[in-house]
Amino acid sequence: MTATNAPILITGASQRVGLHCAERLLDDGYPVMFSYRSEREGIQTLRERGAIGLFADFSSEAGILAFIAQLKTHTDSLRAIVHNASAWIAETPGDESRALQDMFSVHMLAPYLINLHCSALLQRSTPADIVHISDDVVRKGSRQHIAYCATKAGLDSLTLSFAAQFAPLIKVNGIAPAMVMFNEDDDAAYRAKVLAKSALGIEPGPQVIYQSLRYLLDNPYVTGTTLTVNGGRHIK
Ligand SMILES: NC(=O)C1=CN([C@@H]2O[C@H](COP(=O)(O)OP(=O)(O)OC[C@H]3O[C@@H](n4cnc5c(N)ncnc54)[C@H](OP(=O)(O)O)[C@@H]3O)[C@@H](O)[C@H]2O)C=CC1
Ligand SMILES: Nc1nc2c(c(=O)[nH]1)N=C([C@H](O)[C@@H](O)CO)CN2
Repeated sequence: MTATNAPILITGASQRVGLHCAERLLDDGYPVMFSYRSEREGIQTLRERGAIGLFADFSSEAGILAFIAQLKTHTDSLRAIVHNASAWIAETPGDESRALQDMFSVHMLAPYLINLHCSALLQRSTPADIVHISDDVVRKGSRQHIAYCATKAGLDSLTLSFAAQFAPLIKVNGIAPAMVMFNEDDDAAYRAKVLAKSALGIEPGPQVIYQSLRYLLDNPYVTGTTLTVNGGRHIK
């Protein structure tokens, strides 16, 4: 039996891109469940609109499995899972292995375990989708964010493998942005440097990720694909 009105789960939705996409999904009439780690204003905003917020710390296997168990007490079906949660950590001397372990856990272990343990919930919905939010930087590598880039590359690999494994009941795709939103502490010189990397040279904001998400959710003939959303960095 196909679940009608099954919720969409989006991870890391307490701020920025995740919060924007969660709000837009609510605007468009989808029931939303979301994960958060830090207490932020966005959590209350989503809860006031009827979304269900679940605490999650994806930095350990135990934390991931605890989230999955909590999720299953709230729903027995899912329309989609959007793996948005992410840590953008540069290498710091003496802390390299911790950075790699943390980003492996949030960028790879969490999507891997959640997808495996929650595929049955997705199979109760038609259509059903998994979307991994990756990063255009995987295309070239990154001198300043080696571990971040490597773990996002691993996420792109999960897109291909799960797309093959879960077809035809569940579509599995990725979105690979380049800079869409600066961080508050990004100074003018950094912003100018980053904007100069793309052909279009703009800070587009999170809506371009929502537009990409809707394309993947709405298109019945796309799986195993990662959408590049990078302002034309690759042609610059
Ligand atoms: N912003 C940009 O320009 C770009 C973004 N991307 C990708 O797009 C997605 C959204 O980006 P953006 O909104 O900037 O992301 P953020 O840096 O705002 O991170 C999103 C959320 O991930 C959560 N998170 C981080 N680590 C963990 C963890 N260990 N366990 C659970 N949750 C965790 C945080 O939760 P909390 O705050 O509750 O602690 C955070 O709010 C990310 O996957 C990012 O890598 C790719 C390229 C460019
Ligand atoms: N989890 C995050 N990942 C990324 C972020 C971010 O703020 N959080 N920001 C970027 C930058 O915009 C980068 O694309 C600038 O070149 C990349 N990933």
